Amino acid sequence: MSEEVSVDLVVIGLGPGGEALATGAAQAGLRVVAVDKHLVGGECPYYGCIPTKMMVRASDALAEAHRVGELAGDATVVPSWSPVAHRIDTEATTGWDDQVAVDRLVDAGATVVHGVGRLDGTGRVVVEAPDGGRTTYVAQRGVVLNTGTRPAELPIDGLAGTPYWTNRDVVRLTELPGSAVVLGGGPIGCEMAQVLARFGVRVTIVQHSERLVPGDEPEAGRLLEEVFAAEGIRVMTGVETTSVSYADGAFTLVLDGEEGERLVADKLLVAAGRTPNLDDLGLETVGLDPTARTVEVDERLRAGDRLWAIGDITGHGAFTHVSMYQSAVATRDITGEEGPAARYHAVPHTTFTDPEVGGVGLTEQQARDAGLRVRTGSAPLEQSSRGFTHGPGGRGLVKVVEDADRGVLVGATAMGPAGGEILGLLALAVHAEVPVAVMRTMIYAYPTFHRAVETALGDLS
Ligand SMILES: Cc1cc2nc3c(=O)[nH]c(=O)nc-3n(C[C@H](O)[C@H](O)[C@H](O)COP(=O)(O)OP(=O)(O)OC[C@H]3O[C@@H](n4cnc5c(N)ncnc54)[C@H](O)[C@@H]3O)c2cc1C
Ligand SMILES: NC(=O)c1ccc[n+]([C@@H]2O[C@H](COP(=O)([O-])OP(=O)(O)OC[C@H]3O[C@@H](n4cnc5c(N)ncnc54)[C@H](O)[C@@H]3O)[C@@H](O)[C@H]2O)c1
Repeated sequence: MSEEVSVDLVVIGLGPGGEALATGAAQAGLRVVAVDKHLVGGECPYYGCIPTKMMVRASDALAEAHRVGELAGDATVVPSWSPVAHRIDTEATTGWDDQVAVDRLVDAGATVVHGVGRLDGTGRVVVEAPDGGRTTYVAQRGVVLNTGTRPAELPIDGLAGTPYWTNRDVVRLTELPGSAVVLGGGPIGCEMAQVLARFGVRVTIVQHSERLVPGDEPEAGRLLEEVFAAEGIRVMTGVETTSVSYADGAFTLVLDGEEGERLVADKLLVAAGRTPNLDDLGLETVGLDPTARTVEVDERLRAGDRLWAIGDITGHGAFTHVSMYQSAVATRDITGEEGPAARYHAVPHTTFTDPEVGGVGLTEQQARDAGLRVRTGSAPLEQSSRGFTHGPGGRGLVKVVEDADRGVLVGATAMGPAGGEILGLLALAVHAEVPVAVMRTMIYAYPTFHRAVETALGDLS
């Protein structure tokens, strides 16, 4: 028998959204128990966005220094990983310690419990502490799930027995290998491949589908592949990995069948998708399917009786900003505050390669699949006044996707040195459904990258 404690709200999993929700609910006066089996804050601050963007910042600095030769004389650059590892350890993760985050939550009035949380029927959560002790929380207001994802384990022959890296390992590196294979050409694979390559690692990306960043427009994936090739990254697309082995400090990958090419490298980073943390959550005790890839939620993030779910597990975009956005909507629902329901027609994202790949809303194909009458327009970034003066490192594109019947953008891509920043203007247009006719009357500052938006709008056909 475990001890039973009556509270108002239990939050299982403290990713960015769960942490914010627990904070807000506690500040609103609810008795909140915030549960995480690892670090308060989740994947983003310790193993995801923040440490990887510190790596990206450093590798971009190296690339920019290498452009001095073409633009401004000579610069001698000697890359060193130590400052990157030091920044991640001391500034980003405080040695992978969550005490500051725990203190913030406690100051807000929440009770923080480190342990594994599992549903045990409606409004009931059993938390198993690291020492095996169990406490049952009976939540009068309800339970919020924010358990996130973990790296997908690929069913490739031999892989499981090898010491391959995931994102959790790559952010902890203190020294770099001579060579690496990156399995997966999505956001994680592309960001990390370019970082490693710019620090001198010989990198091969093995991508299962036909393009890099396949969630984005095909033009973006193709341009990224060209840029990577020019930087010396070998990009293999449409490739099946048949088996993986590890011996004498080296990985061997057999590709496309036993007769296929063999790749040998010092390290292997597997970045080929994520598995939702839903399988060990007691979902079956509240009538939900623990084998599902997502928890279905309504526009208030309700997943059942006195149950809410937010973040990656809802399937509305595995991004920190989605987790935070949903957190605000769910917090209002829980505390009885009025406010707009969740909408996902303008979810933005940026992959922080150089050039950055920013996207919002629907791709052209998604818009066509949705049955819209679609018009598209695009412009190479080099055609913008800023792109022209920028010179080396200035490649990119803007593409806009219009619902021609309504005369509004339903999607857009902004790729370039500041693609994620250019995206801001396009995200607003998609979000607020600004008529294209109005966007065409706007004055675009000269000479900026975002003038390519005006060119792309002029190209709509
Ligand atoms: C390498 C990498 C780079 C990324 N870069 C970006 C980026 O640049 N921009 C961006 O927007 N997004 C990025 N993401 C995605 C981003 O990290 C996630 O979308 C974000 O963390 C939101 O996730 P979440 O709120 O669903 O939960 P998560 O952050 O995944 O946190 C879930 C928490 O739940 C806990 N948990 C799980 N099960 C239980 C249980 N049963 N009991 C108790 N606790 C449990 C876990 O320990 C974890 O702390 C990146 C991800 C990775 C891996
Ligand atoms: N900058 C950002 O916002 C950012 C950065 C990193 C991650 N993220 C988030 O984290 C999520 C997870 O990232 P991810 O890159 O791991 O996942 P992903 O699912 O987006 O991409 C994984 C890629 O691996 C490929 N793949 C699958 N199986 C493979 C195999 N056997 N061999 C080779 N390739 C294979 C897929 O084709 C896919 O393109 C992203 O979808 C994104 O939402 C965001």
